[in-house]
Amino acid sequence: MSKRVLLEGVSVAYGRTRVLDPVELDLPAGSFTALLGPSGCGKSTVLGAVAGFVSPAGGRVTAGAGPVTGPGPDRGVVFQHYALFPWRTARGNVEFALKRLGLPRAERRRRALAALAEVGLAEGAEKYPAQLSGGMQQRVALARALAAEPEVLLLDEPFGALDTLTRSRMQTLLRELWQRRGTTVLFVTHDIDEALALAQRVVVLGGTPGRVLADHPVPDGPPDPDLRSLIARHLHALPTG
Ligand SMILES: Nc1ncnc2c1ncn2[C@@H]1O[C@H](COP(=O)(O)OP(=O)(O)OP(=O)(O)O)[C@@H](O)[C@H]1O
Repeated sequence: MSKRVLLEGVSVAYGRTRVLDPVELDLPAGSFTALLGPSGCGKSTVLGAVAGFVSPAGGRVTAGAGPVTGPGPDRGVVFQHYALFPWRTARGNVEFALKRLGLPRAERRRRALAALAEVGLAEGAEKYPAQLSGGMQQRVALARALAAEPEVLLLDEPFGALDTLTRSRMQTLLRELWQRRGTTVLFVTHDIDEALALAQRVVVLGGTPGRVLADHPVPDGPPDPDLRSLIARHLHALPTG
């Protein structure tokens, strides 16, 4: 299940400050794109525009056949900070997120348990967030997004707070989920190696206001040091070539 996402001339201002110059971005259905850039360049703003949290000052965002006018269950979002309810169990947190879909209780439970199993957390379903490690809490947040069966998955530095080993395990899990589900993925990060390890394509955002500086496909196979240094040059806004 996946949808094409299209940003056409999308610009964003907070008050009178323009933070994003018009962005053109076409994310084909089922693609995995990393949005890479330094802090403050507008990555979360782009993701927020696709999620429907941020209203563009100009241009338009389309997901599938329809314009994005606000958040919707077709687009799941995962943030760096998991924002789990501490008084609900892992299963309770996922079930709660499904309430807005109007699903019957038994179906919410079935989907929650299936999503927790999918992220490797079947055993932790009845635990509370305080009883779970950071990696496990992020798995719950991922399960919460997946349980709604979104066609687009939007991740904003989801593994930024995790230690190196946990982070690498979560990256592997995310790749597997994407390969299995075929969901369109937009992954925000400021880590070039994370972008290259995960995505089929790396879009570099930079400048003030932010704009797209580069857009590179990432070939399958072992890491390509030339591609890495090319993207690094864009990232640090040095002249290329
Ligand atoms: N709600 C807001 N009101 C005013 N300015 C904002 C708001 N949200 C973000 N900004 C500003 O917009 C710019 C882009 O922010 P954004 O969070 O999109 O960048 P980012 O690349 O995701 O940064 P980071 O990697 O630090 O999260 C920044 O200068 C930020 O200070």
